[in-house]
Amino acid sequence: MMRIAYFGPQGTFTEQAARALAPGADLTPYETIRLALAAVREGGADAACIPIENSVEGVVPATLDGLSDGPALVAVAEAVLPIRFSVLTRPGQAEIRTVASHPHALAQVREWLEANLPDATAVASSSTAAAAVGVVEGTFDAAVSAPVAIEHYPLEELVTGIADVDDAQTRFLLVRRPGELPAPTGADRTSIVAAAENRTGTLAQLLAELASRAINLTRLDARPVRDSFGEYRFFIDFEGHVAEPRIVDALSALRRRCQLRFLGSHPRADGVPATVEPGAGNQDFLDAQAWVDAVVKGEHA
Ligand SMILES: O=C(O)C(=O)C[C@]1(C(=O)O)C=C[C@@H](O)C=C1
Repeated sequence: MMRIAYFGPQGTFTEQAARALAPGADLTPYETIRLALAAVREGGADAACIPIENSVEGVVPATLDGLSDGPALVAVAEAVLPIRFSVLTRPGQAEIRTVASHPHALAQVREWLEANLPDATAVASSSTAAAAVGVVEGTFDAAVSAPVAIEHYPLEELVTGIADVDDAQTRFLLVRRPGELPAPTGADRTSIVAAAENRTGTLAQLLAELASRAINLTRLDARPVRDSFGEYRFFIDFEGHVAEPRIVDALSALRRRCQLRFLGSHPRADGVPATVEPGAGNQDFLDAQAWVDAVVKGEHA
């Protein structure tokens, strides 16, 4: 049975994503994203399920840093979940002075908290479910958690279904040690980390390699390299699969310009097919290569 490490404890959105991505798998919660990734790197788990980005609050920095440092891991699948929260308290709790959650979750209900619990202090916890555990233990008075958390902890729902932004969504990844890649589907996402030299125009040149091949970006984030102030790594997601000729061409061009780490090619959860412009499809790249090969062999002029 597949062993999955997930960002826990029990009752996180990430646990729901892990169940959706690997039905019937053996799931083990880890307190931090870093520890879940370490379990895969050290062989204690076959894969890890972690949040990567939220439509309201953006990327999850611990995931980006965890994927770019340490032995390579690659994403093989993704899931997107709608995100609405419950506020959980101990049964009979009258006064709410502290309300805890993962910083990403607090950021998604800031307006609701200001309007409905204006006197409560928001406190960051390691995850939405860790906040629920803290309420059970008496550390906090309320937790902003995934609605499923109520099934795991002896708490009461003050309110459910809250979100400052309707249709908020979080994307989760299933990551493994490098190995066989999922097959291309025509609706894939490829992720890389690019460490470019700090010179004028470097980022623009990297992006131009993708733009000139009509490859559509789906995300671009910068994170500091951490050991040198002012230096950044760029996390670039784009449409397509590394097994496609047009993506091979783009990646080899990028590789000539900078240090790259490949973070995987996998089907998109929304199934949206890659946009391919005239002259920039896989067959166009194959035809062009065949023409050049023929020229080299002296078959064409
Ligand atoms: O999985 C959880 O419940 C988490 O605590 C993580 C996380 C996140 O990091 O974005 C996941 C989804 C929600 O957007 C809020 C929190």
